[in-house]
Amino acid sequence: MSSSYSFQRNGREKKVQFQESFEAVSDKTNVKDSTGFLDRSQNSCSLGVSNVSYTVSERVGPWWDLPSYRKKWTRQILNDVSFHVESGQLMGILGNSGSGKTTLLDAIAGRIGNTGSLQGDVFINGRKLKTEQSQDCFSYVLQSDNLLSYLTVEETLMFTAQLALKRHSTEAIRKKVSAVMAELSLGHVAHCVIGGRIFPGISGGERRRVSIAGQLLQDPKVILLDEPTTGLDSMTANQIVVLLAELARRGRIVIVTIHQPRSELFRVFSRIAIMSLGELVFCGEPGQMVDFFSGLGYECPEYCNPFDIYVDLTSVDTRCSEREAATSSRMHEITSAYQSSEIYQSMLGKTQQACQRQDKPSIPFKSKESPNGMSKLGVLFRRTMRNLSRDRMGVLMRLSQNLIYGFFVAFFVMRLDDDINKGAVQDRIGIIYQAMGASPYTGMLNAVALFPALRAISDQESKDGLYQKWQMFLAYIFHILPFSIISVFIFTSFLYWTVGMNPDPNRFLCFSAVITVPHIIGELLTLVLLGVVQDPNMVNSGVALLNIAGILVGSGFLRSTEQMPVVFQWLSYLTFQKYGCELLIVTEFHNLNFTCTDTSMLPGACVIKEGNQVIDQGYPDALSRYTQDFLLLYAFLPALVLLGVITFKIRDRIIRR
Ligand SMILES: Nc1ncnc2c1ncn2[C@@H]1O[C@H](COP(=O)(O)OP(=O)(O)OP(=O)(O)O)[C@@H](O)[C@H]1O
Repeated sequence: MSSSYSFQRNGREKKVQFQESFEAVSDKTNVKDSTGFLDRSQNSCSLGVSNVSYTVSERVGPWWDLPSYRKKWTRQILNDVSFHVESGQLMGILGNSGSGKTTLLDAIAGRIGNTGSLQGDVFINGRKLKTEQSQDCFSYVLQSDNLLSYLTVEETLMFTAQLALKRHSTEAIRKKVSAVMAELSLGHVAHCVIGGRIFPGISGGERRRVSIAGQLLQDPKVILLDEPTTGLDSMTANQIVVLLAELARRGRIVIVTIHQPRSELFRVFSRIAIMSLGELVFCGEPGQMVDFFSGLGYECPEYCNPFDIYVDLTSVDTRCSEREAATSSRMHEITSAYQSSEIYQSMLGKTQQACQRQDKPSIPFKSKESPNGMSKLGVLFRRTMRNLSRDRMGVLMRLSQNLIYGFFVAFFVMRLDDDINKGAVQDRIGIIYQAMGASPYTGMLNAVALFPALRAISDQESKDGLYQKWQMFLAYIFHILPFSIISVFIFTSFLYWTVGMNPDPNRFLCFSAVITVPHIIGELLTLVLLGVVQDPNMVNSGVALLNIAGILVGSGFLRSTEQMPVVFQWLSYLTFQKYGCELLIVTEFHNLNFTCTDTSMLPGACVIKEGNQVIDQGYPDALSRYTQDFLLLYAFLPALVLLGVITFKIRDRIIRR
């Protein structure tokens, strides 16, 4: 199919042919909605954005330049942006990098951070939308796809649907997922895994469509997409935009920010908005855009992409002050021409009309039949568990990393001796030190490797209103518990019996039960910090330092607790290492008898004859505190879980996008 569009050039009218598949979109107005979700007549909706401005206060210079760092200036990120769009329309927001496209989407979706000051209103069906209603009204597809690599497309959507629409029966959810997959042409990859960096899966375009499908499950009437075509080849990018036009045509409002759309997409968009330096330089139909710029004397040369030409014309070139002044004045000239144009006035008129309508339909919220907190936790647990269980390498590493460390220790120590002069005490203390000191690191490594991807997903899904971030944190903890316990048990079973520690099965169980805690604490502490610190490397270092400090102060190995300054003695009570080391010392040394073959005949060489002497000297009364130490050691787990819930609640406030 083909169509034609007229460009004015040098006073002559030139016909430029746009032959495209997108034509199919505009021609197929009578195609039936395949999903049957939407009844267009009842779901028509209008979105008005009125005088939206956003300013942030920034420091003038970097922190190392103190005089300028102390000064602040106010930066206008969005300046008085207004437009109107109706259901059935696909609006493309264009503009050079940093022009404010994403900030505008965030402002509309109520996702803007609290770092700046936001003014203006968003109206849906003429009703002013409150910020807290935005989440239930808009679907927002981020620039990056946050999906779990080992799930199939169908599973991904099924889990999302279960999080959003629990009150539907499983069969109804399955039907809905199939319908959405059909709508987004994902049926042929339904059983393919999403894939990741290290193993292949579906294509980039298909991943984008899965992200969009995840949003469609809740039947949103307004979908916002931030650069959905970034990173895709030009053909796939076109297909995505054509698909979005299809979605819009089925009674939705679709607003998309986009870099460099191909000229063939010219007619696919119902509205084009061009932004520059936070201002809306133009907003109207594609045809109006060409007429508007031609009217100002900026005609699109033949064979050129009108999108590129108009975005270039309205961008400010900051490479040198002369260019900046010239391009800035041109941009302002175009903006004022637009604001005094009929297009702008008619758009303002439409917004006002919509606000004054007496028969305003209510705000079209997304389907919200979300399950209760426990059910959500269950879905999140099953999802993370299924994803991890398919990661063979991940599971193997998780289960074996403690064991590998055990190999090192066992190889180094070989067999413990009972002879006091052959390291009977020193070697045992060394093993306890290594087991207590190293197991938090393996936990930490797991969390740093696995959790940031889940955290990114929970950041997005919590903003979509599917659940809260701390619920993902809890689901993660529950799903690691069996792996952590088995992994430590494999490690202790090997180390304990290979090196020949106290051969009492009950003591072995106590040893394993104690070592499990620092391993889980290492992972929990990492998760707690990942709640508030974005950079996993910083968290890595933080947990490592805390662990080193804890073992120095708490273990009593480097310096006995009695010898430490009082402040450290007090601090030691806050370390899990204090309770863990004390427990392990008692477990190993209580009632243990040593031999002594004194070849040197030095006085005192055979003073220590029993393990109880070691306990009495280094950890007086530790035996009487055995149960208490166990309780206090295990108390660190719920305390850290609680702390994690708090940090993930704080995270809600500190994550901007
Ligand atoms: N909270 C904020 N504090 C400081 N600067 C901000 C804030 N939010 C946005 N900005 C700045 O505002 C400008 C516009 O950002 P935005 O991400 O909206 O641009 P964009 O047009 O989407 O760019 P791109 O196409 O490169 O993604 C950028 O210079 C960005 O650094």
